[in-house]
Amino acid sequence: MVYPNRRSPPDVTPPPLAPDAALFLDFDGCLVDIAPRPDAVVVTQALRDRLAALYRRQGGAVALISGRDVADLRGHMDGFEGIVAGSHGAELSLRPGRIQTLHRVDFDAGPLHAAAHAAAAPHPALLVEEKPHGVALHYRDAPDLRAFVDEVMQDLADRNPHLVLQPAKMAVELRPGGVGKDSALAHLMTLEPFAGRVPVFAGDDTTDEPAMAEAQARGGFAIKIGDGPTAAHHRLSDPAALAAWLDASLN
Ligand SMILES: O=P(O)(O)OC[C@H]1O[C@H](O[C@H]2O[C@H](CO)[C@@H](O)[C@H](O)[C@H]2O)[C@H](O)[C@@H](O)[C@@H]1O
Repeated sequence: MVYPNRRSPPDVTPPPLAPDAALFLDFDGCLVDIAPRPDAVVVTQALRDRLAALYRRQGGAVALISGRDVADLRGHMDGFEGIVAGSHGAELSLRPGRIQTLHRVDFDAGPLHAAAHAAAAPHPALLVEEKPHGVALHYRDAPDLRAFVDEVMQDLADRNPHLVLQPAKMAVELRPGGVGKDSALAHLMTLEPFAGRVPVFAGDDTTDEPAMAEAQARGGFAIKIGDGPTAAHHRLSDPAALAAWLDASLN
């Protein structure tokens, strides 16, 4: 199916999901509601069943593209058969149990994690999330510490010029340069069963915007979940609305 190249404002409900589309889904704030901590997200059986049904309907062309590292996301989504791109496009898992690196930065994340822990130590409300290809510093429990977190992460970025700052929801991350959710989507579109299909991407955060633009540049469409400026041509209010839209394609 060829989707019209819409220029309409992004409060327009997306068209039905075609069975021959390639479906790319963000995780936090998109498939699951934002939770107080990264490990507190709730993955329901209904979500697992929905993704399994979509995987069958789309001929396997369903992938998760997340800022989480692959091992963490596979842990939350055990049973999901599809491809997972993690760490903002720095990692790829074509099947459960297999993870490959997509970035070209040669570095040891251990000292980075140690430096983040040392910097955050005076403020127990801050949460350091260690990732194999970077680090996130969360301030959801201490919004007043945002400026402190910005300063700490900028300092770490200055000391690790191969990494780039990635703002997130109530967090600041460092990830390898040269990759992103857009490059992950573009790479997947070269692989079976995605190649030759029209991409559809749904996401909620600024980190998703490049992948939204990539999907639309390829003749597909993007869905912004929630409020905020976006390049997406369509918008749904929250993960529940996305679930309803996905379920409509299964009926
Ligand atoms: O690309 P995503 O799948 O949306 O992942 C983005 C980041 O999500 C996680 O952090 C966010 O969600 C947490 C759970 O709801 C929330 O507590 C936190 O404040 C948010 O920033 C995850 O921890 C990060 O690694 C992801 O990059």
